[in-house]
Amino acid sequence: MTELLLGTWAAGGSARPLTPLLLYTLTNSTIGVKRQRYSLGSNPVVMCYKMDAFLRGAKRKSSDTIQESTRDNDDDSTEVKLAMLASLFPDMSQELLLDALLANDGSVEQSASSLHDGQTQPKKPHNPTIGSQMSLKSFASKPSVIETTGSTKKAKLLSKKGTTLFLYDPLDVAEHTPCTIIHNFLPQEEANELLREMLEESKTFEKVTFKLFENVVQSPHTSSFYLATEAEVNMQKHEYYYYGGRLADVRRITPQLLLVRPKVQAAVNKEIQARIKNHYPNGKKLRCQRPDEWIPNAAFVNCYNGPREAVGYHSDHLTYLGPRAVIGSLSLGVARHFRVRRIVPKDTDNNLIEDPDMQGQISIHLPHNSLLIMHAEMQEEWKHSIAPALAIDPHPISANRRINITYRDYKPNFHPRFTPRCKCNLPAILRTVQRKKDNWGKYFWMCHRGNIPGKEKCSFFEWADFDDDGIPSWDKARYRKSSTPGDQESIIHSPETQQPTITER
Ligand SMILES: O=C(O)CCC(=O)C(=O)O
Ligand SMILES: [Fe+2]
Repeated sequence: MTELLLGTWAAGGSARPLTPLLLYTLTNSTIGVKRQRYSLGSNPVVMCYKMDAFLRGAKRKSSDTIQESTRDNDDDSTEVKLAMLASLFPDMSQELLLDALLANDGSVEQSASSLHDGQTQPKKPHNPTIGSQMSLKSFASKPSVIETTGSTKKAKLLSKKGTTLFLYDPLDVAEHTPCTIIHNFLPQEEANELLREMLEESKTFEKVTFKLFENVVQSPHTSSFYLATEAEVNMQKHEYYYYGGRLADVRRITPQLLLVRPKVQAAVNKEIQARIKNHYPNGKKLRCQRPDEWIPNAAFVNCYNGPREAVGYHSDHLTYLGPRAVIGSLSLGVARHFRVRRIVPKDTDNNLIEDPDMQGQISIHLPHNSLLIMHAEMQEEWKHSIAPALAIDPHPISANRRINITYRDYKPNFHPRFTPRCKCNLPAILRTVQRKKDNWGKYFWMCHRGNIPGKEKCSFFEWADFDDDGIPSWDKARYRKSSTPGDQESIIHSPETQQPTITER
C-alpha cells in the first residue's frame, strides 16, 4: 500500500506542491515508508518550527538510544496511516478516516476493508458551517471519570476513542481541554480592521518550504512572523534557528496588530490566573510554569486560503518560549475547527497506561473574532491541528480565508545565545518526553541539523534542567552574567544581541 501511495505522487517527476496528507506519508520511517526524491525546483529551504508535525519522524541513528526511547512513533504513524487511507479513499474526510482507523485499532487494512464494505458507518459528516452554539450540558452522556493531569477535581472524560467530540460552549472548552476560548473578543470594527490589514499582508505570505528526509516540501498554508522593532526583526533573522534553518520572512508589527496586542496580553494574563485557580492542583501554577507576566512580544500569522488549507497535528516548539508556554491565538475570518488530542504515554511493553478514550479527538469551533488561549499544560501533553474542512461558510470580508494570529512570549533567557549548542554548533531544540511513561514529561535538548538538506544530525542529547519557575540552569551562570542585572527583558531589544555570541559555550 505504501508503494502504491508513493508511486502515485512520485510518478511523472514534475514539480508540484505536496498535499497535507501526502506530507504525512513522509513523516515516519518506522513502518517502511521509502525515501523518494520529490523535486520542488530550486526553492530556498526555510525551516519553520511549526512544521514539527511533519518533521518529527526524520531519520535517526540507532546509536542514539536515549533519543530513540523518546520518539513519538505512534503519533507519526497515525498520520502516515491516515495518508494511506486518504490515498485509497480520496473523497473521504480526514475525520472519517481517523474514525475508521481508531475503530479498527489502527489497522490500515481493516479500516480500508470496513470503509470499503461500508461496515464503519461514516458518521453523518459534521457540518462546520453550523453556527449554533451547542453546549454539552444538553447531552446526558455517561462519561467515565478520569483524573486528568493538572486538574483540581475529577474531570469528566467525554472524549471517546474513535470519535470526535465537538465543543462550542466556552465552559465545555475550559473543562475538557487545556484551552480557554473567548468569543467576540474585540469590538467588532476592530476585529474587522485587523482582518482587513492581515488579508492585505497575507497576499505576500508564502508557504514554508522545508526538508523532509531528503525531500524539499511545502506547508499546507501560508504564514509570516511579526516582531515589534527592527532590532528584533534582525535578531530573529540572524540568530534564531528553526529546524536547522532561519526564517526568511520576518516583519515589523503592523498598526492593527500593535493596537490589539495589549488587549490580548491583558486577557491572557487574566485567563492564566483563572486557570491556575480553577483547574490546577491546589490552585497553584504548574511546575516549570513561569510566575511572571505573559508578554506577547512575537506573533506568527497564518493564512488558510480555502477549506483544504490546514496544519497537521503538532505541538508548538518550546525552544524559545521555555517550558509550560502559554499562547494566545486570535481567529479572524472564516470559522474553522481546531482539533486537540491528548498524548497518552505507553509503558515499556508499549501498552497505553491510561484509558484509550483519553486519546479521543476534540474539536473546538473557532469563529471570527475568537481568542483561544492554549494554557501551560497544552504543548507538553496535547497536540493540535487545523484539519482540512469539507465545507466552509464564506466570510463577508475574507471570503474563503481564515487568518490566525498566535501571540507568543519569546523569553529572553531562552535566546539562542544561552541555550545549549549541539556538536554541529547549532542551537539545540527543546523537546519533552511525551510518549513513554519512563521519563514522561522530562525536557531534553537535541540537534536538529538533520533537517537541512544533505546534512545529518549529530548525536547531541542533554536533559534540560529548569527550576520550579521554568528558569534554566544557565540563567545564573550565563544569562545573568551577560545581561543587565535586574533587567532581563531588555536583552531582547539590546543592539549587542544582534551579534551572535557563541563564546560562552
Ligand atoms: O491556525 C491555528 O489556529 C493554529 C495555528 C498553529 O497551530 C500554529 O501556528 O502553531
Ligand atoms: Fe501550533
